[in-house]
Amino acid sequence: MPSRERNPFVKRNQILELSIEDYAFGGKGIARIRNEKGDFVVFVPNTLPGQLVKAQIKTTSKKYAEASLINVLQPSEDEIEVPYQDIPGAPYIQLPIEIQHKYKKESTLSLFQRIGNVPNIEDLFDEFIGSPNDFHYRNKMEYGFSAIGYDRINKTDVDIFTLGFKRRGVWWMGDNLEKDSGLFDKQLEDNIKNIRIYCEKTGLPPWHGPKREGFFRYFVVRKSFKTNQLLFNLVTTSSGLDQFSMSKFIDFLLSIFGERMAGLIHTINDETGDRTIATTGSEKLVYGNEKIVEELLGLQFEISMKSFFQTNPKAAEKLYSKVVDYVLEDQTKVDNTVVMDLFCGTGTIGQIVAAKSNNAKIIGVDIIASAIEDAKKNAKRNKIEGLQFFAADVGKFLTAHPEYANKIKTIILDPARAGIMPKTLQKIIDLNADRMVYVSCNPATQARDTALLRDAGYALKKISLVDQFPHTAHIETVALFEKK
Ligand SMILES: C[S@@+](CC[C@H](N)C(=O)[O-])C[C@H]1O[C@@H](n2cnc3c(N)ncnc32)[C@H](O)[C@@H]1O
Repeated sequence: MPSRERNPFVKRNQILELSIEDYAFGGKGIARIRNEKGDFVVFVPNTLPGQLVKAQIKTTSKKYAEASLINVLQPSEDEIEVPYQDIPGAPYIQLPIEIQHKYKKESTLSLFQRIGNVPNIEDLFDEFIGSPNDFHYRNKMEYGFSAIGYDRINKTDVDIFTLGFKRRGVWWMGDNLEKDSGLFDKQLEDNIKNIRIYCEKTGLPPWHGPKREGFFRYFVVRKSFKTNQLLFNLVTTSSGLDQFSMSKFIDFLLSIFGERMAGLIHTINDETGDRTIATTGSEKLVYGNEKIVEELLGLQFEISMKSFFQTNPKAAEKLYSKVVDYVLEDQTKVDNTVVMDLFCGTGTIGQIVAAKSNNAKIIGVDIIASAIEDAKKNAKRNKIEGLQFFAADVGKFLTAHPEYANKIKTIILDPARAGIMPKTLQKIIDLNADRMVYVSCNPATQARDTALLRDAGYALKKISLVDQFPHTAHIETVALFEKK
């Protein structure tokens, strides 16, 4: 966190016009203020090189400041028109995908140079893998109802019935989705407007954040790319439920989506906190099936509304293929040995490795019990043998099982955004495996761990980048480490 130390360039809350010159990891534009006192950097999230923007300084330090974007005064020459509604979830959609890839690659590799202390990272770089679909790639979306909307013309809030996404940084204000955002299912998003009109006509109110009251709260949709089906979850409060006809709502959804509609879950969520999680509450299946089936690299996975599943399944196939390539690169280190899949989620990676190797024993560990249950069911469904799954914290699991030390040749790691706790990483190092294949959705924590691994004798051999989320700042990495 930047301190509040003074600098001779900007003050907190100051509003400035800034030219964005570069792109920093994580989606921040870099502007520079130059005067007789020198150069000063200002980071402005969600901006692009070439834009002229109006921004407000939020925090300052001696060396740099962080600002928030007020509006774009002049677009970048790189920007193109797209036929989609702009939403906070896709800040770079106007930038051609090749330029997005270039920014992601350069900013990620520079992290490994700076934080990971890997000066020759360019030599170790293997491949940049784009998403097979640049648009309509997501398999899940959460839309919120709100009684307060945004008037895009007058740039102010208004009391209207809305269904769409929250305005960036304004938790209580919704912004109507009038058409396809380009990220999720086109037919679904082109109909969000009609779903909103239907709900408004019931006369029941949408959620009013500040007043903490209302009936309609969220509409969540999960899609299977394999079957093209949609699973819905309507989240409401119980207040006014007796005036809402669920059977008419089901008929309405069927009239639009027909056989594409796999099922409808109704969740009653009466929580009044500002930041309630959309789908908490009591759920009941009111139509069809509560699960959909997805396929990844020929294996089938049954997914419920809540279980974690890769959001871009087509890109996940590419990611998993790369992981499996690295794991199986030297097959002798996998066949007839134990492979650990740590932070395994629903066990997808371990199952794919098991399916492609001879007699390998895979041990999967994840802290979420329901994910481990899904992992076991999916392994059975796919008839894959040699897998064992444990619901446990990785660190505690390794302390409780010292028998694995020196018995494992390959470890697969896929931690959550926060990365691996240093104590847990030490326990993983103590397993003394020949190599590790480390997948990360947050290369900043992976770069930090790269330095720790190197000190423990593991050298980075190769790294690939996978663009799982086009039009956002996110990037996934797959890195191969080997014992020196
Ligand atoms: C990025 S996901 C891994 C997904 C999985 N490899 C897949 O492809 O489906 C990270 C996983 O780490 C798990 N996790 C987070 N902290 C953990 C911990 N301390 N011990 C074990 N698992 C943990 C989460 O439950 C989550 O499933």
